[in-house]
Amino acid sequence: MPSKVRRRSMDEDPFTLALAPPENETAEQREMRLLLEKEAQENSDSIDEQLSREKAQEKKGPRPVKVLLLGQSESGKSTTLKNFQLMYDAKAFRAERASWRGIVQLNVVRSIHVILDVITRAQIRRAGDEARPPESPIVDDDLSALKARLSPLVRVEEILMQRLIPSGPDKSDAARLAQLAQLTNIPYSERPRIVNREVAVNSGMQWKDVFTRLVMSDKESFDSEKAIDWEDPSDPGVVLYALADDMKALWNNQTVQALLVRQNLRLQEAAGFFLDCLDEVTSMRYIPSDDHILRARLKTLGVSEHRIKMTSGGMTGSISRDWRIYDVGGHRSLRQAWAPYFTDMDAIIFLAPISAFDQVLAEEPRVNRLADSVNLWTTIVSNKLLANTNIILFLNKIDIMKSKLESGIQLVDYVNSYGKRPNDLESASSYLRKKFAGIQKENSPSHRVFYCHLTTVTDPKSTQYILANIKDMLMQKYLEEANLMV
Ligand SMILES: Nc1nc2c(ncn2[C@@H]2O[C@H](COP(=O)(O)OP(=O)(O)OP(=O)(O)O)[C@@H](O)[C@H]2O)c(=O)[nH]1
Ligand SMILES: [Mg+2]
Repeated sequence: MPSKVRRRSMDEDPFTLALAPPENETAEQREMRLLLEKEAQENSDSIDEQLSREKAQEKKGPRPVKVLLLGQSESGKSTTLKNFQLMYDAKAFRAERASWRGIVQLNVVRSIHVILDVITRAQIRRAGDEARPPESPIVDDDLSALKARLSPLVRVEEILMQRLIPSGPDKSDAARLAQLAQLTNIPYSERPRIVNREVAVNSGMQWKDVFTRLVMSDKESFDSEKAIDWEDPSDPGVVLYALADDMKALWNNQTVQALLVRQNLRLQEAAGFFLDCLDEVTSMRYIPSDDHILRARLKTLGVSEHRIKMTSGGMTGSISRDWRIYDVGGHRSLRQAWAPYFTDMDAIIFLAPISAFDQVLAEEPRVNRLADSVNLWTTIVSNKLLANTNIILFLNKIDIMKSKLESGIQLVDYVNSYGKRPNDLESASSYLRKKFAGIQKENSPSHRVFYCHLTTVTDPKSTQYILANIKDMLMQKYLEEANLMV
């Protein structure tokens, strides 16, 4: 007599059992089930076909051009990437205006906080026993009152930072604060005491989405103007607008300027400086211009891949290629993450901000920034894994270099070997260009073609032809390798 209990055979795993039709299925139910199964199978087949078509296409089609951006922190890597995006994918670049608005606002608030901290230190010095040099600027009652009126900016900074961090219902306060600490690299509890705090973002974080998700649900209609809820009373722009006059008064205050000079703080040359256009950035309906997006400072943590579809010009006709540009964090503690990307790159763009010759690394105050760039450059050009990789050197921040030299800061005071050469941009840049070229020649494992450009990557006009040349040069190399050129 057959048993009513189905025996489990060897090939009946739990999934087969779970998917087995019910034992008491009616004829109608069976018909419906078979119909649904047929549909599901057809769907699955078509996805499989699509995937294998894409795979075959990838094998036949051109490999994407891969470019790695390298250089110390604040050398201009992310700015170069933005410049590429502006030039070759302007629509996507401009669609992110609403997200960059928050970063510009954070940059403004940070600059103001640097000034407020300078005032606080002057007040503390005055109150303490420390003997004050007679010429030391005095913080008067008006300036103290101005400082007090700007205190709501602490809250604005917090709101902007919180928006930058993905938050969810499961996030405890502790977790949120830990993330804040990660963003700034500084424990949150200590942040009010720290002058040199920096806004940073982990490449894994979808920070742009976070900003836009606050106001947008329909990504299709994404447009900078529409992506901002202008009526939102908690928008940081409302407070910035209300405090605009006080911020301007602070920046233009003679005592403040004197204190900054005394402390050797050249804010105009610092990353993310917007105090020269406060009218614009604090206006009620402020949307960052292309220029403001390029100047906005957001430190990179980790490595991020950016895809750009480019159409080649010049000799190669109109062949479009996918480009993958890899942007890395340049802070010393993040450099070990670069190596895995060395084996597969068509080119490296190395940025050395030569204007930093009189500065030290934020993460290692004993190390001169130019010396760090030179060491890093030596390590990169001598790396065997990169022996056959095109390297393009950008001696960057030429605009700042020019104004620094013109203001009387002497290159020879920091680079002894510069000797008695004139302290002007032409002589200085040509000297440094030769030094970097010499290191490349001496240390490269084998001969390689080497390109060097003097750049100001915040200025799309000055980089336009450079980036276009690089694009053509890489495309030609790539096509030669792919045997597509005779
Ligand atoms: N004036 C001027 N500013 C520049 C130039 N290049 C970059 N900057 C500014 O310098 C700051 C730092 O540039 P980023 O591109 O963020 O530097 P990064 O190399 O990506 O730095 P990390 O992400 O920390 O590794 C930004 O505020 C830029 O706008 C330049 O040529 N001239
Ligand atoms: Mg960066």
